[in-house]
Amino acid sequence: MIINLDSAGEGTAPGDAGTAVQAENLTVVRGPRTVLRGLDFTVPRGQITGLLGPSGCGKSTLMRAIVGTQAKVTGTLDVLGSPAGHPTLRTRIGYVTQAPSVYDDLTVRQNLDYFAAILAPGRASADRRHEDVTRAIADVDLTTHADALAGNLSGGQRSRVSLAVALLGAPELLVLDEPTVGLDPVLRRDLWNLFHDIATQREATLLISSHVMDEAERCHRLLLMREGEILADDTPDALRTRTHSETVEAAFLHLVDEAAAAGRRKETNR
Ligand SMILES: Nc1ncnc2c1ncn2[C@@H]1O[C@H](COP(=O)(O)OP(=O)(O)OP(=O)(O)O)[C@@H](O)[C@H]1O
Repeated sequence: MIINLDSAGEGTAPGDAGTAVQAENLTVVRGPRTVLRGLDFTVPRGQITGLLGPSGCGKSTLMRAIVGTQAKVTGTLDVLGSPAGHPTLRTRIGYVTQAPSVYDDLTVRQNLDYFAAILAPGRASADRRHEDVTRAIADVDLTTHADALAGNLSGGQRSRVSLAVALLGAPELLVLDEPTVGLDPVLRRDLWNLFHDIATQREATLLISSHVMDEAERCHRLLLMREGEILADDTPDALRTRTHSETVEAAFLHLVDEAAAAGRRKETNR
């Protein structure tokens, strides 16, 4: 079930300049389970959309479908105007998984150099690669650790190396799976400031998952998920207003109760 709480998004057809991701009846089966059930939603371009919901509700599965690494996806899923998984999307999307994907026996800079060489190979691109790597390391505030072995970094620092790798190609769409897990409050704040800079200065779209509801307040829009369904697709303000709640967390709980009550009514009327 999807509850569209306002008219935002009206007039944005698939492939419009205003839409980064458009899903219709998106369903994903993993093993014996239907993990995502007929989702309809859009992710607008140039904004931060938060994907929030309890552990196991399907956030990572949805992100994997969007970046094209998930099997058994049915329905329609358009990403930056192409079907999800289309080869031309590879360099246009940055994806950071929950497990940092870095080489422990390389330094931070060597990790970045390696991935930069895949994105822009050849001697002719050497200067650009050097600039991109230096910028990405600075973006995630690891300049003073550039020559440290990744294996000697803390968990949060390793996550930031992964994020720096995703920032290398200046992607149009950044998909970040719980990027702030395990980070201290100062680092979390700095990263959210960086996410906002990326959205405003580079006009990139960010889809960021979290199960920490206070991070919802930092997003332009929210997709609230529960048990493979989207409970709401709206702005934090509109969600609070519509549910007469002070926080997004209270709004989420209100919507969960509302959906449970609707489910019970459906059962009774059968
Ligand atoms: N390989 C798999 N085979 C079968 N079911 C799976 C598989 N991987 C995940 N699932 C199930 O799919 C559901 C959604 O998992 P997913 O990882 O997308 O949730 P999530 O919301 O990202 O959770 P978390 O916040 O804990 O990372 C879960 O109930 C999980 O048990």
